[in-house]
Amino acid sequence: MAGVIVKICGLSTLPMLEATIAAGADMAGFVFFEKSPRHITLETARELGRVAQERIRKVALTVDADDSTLDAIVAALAPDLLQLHGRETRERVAAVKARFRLPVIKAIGVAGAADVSSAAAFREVADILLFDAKPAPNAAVPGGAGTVFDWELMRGYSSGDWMLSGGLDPANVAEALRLTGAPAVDVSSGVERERGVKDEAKIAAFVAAARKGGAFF
Ligand SMILES: O=C(O)c1ccccc1N[C@@H]1O[C@H](COP(=O)(O)O)[C@@H](O)[C@H]1O
Repeated sequence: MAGVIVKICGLSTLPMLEATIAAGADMAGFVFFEKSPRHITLETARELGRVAQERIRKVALTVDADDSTLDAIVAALAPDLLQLHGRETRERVAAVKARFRLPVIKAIGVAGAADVSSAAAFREVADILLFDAKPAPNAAVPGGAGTVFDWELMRGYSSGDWMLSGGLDPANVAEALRLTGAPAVDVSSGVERERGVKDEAKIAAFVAAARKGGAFF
């Protein structure tokens, strides 16, 4: 029985990264999107990337980034995976995967059952689908808002590798896992003490709760 995979996203300092590794998380997410309070520079990415190397899987999160931006991010962080969290098309996801030869996580915004069904279009081009609450059409930042969507929509979903995200926290992650059977979870806001600032105790509590909740599967 494999355990649930846990990703902590939006790490921007060394203490946040060390707390994530110490808690036993599987993936560390780094945000490259200037409008996000969790955005990191290439210089910070180089530093955190060196520390994380071989200790935790590094995920570079971008939003509709072009090739030259991705080139610079990949060179700085040396990520193990790329997370595309914008309006990237199926063709764009395929092109990114071909260019960088890295596993790709494609975020799918969910507001209703049709969004879950339409994710099938990305199944052949993305390695992992990440289901998150759908952002408002005019949202400045299309994620990391701590918004939960209706987990019932994901009950019994078993079409390939996927992650659940959106408003998860140490108090609700076990229930989310029980209800959806998700093989992996991703969190940002729910392990912060203020927007953009991670809390070590919350990170540890989240990983522990996810491991316990995921033990049912
Ligand atoms: O974390 C961010 O700032 C962010 C910015 C732009 C796109 C996505 C972002 N985060 C991702 O959003 C989801 C949900 O986060 P939360 O737990 O509800 O705060 C998660 O997958 C983050 O990786």
